[in-house]
Amino acid sequence: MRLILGSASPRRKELLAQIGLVPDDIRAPDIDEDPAKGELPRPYCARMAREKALAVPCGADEVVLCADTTVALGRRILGKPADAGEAAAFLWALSGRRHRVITAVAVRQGDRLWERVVETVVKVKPLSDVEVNGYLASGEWQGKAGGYGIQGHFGALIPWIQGSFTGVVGLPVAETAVLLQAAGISIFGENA
Ligand SMILES: Cc1cn([C@H]2C[C@H](O)[C@@H](COP(=O)(O)OP(=O)(O)OP(=O)(O)O)O2)c(=O)[nH]c1=O
Repeated sequence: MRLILGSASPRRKELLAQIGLVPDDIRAPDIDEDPAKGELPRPYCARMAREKALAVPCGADEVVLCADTTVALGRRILGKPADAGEAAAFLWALSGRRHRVITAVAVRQGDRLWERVVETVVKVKPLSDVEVNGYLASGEWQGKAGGYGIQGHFGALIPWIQGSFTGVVGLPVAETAVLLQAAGISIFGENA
């Protein structure tokens, strides 16, 4: 069985490598990522991962892995900021509070689909002007849900999480391993 990573995210490729998997091909999904009116973060995130998995073309001997990471502040979805101004607004909204990072994983082989949603609670310390402006200047906020990356400088501002660190970064490796094994991809050399 060939493994296809349906993601343009370099983080997801690295997290797969962490569990010893190198995709045979990478095919970036192209879907409309706008939330529906009134759509809540968790169902939105699950829908995004599923739609990505359905949008990536694959053959009968191929397993496609897609994921979506969504930052949720209560019922509000914080997507990837369009510019530094929006990133600043997100960071101030997250300052001194807990929020959820939801990552949905979808694995497809033929017309079979395996799905998992993993939620992590993340606490951000009360931020100062210097911290927010310094972080914005780093540019690390670009292309990241909620406008931050826990795996970079922003990690200095996160004293506590409950859940899956790899899920926050974009691919919860334990849950992903279970889905991939169900679809016939071996991780520890076991017979699929
Ligand atoms: C919260 C958080 C998000 N992120 C990233 C992970 C995802 O790449 C991104 C959320 O956007 P996604 O839409 O999940 O993924 P993507 O557009 O980067 O890639 P693709 O759809 O092709 O798979 O935010 C971090 O790297 N660190 C973090 O701490």
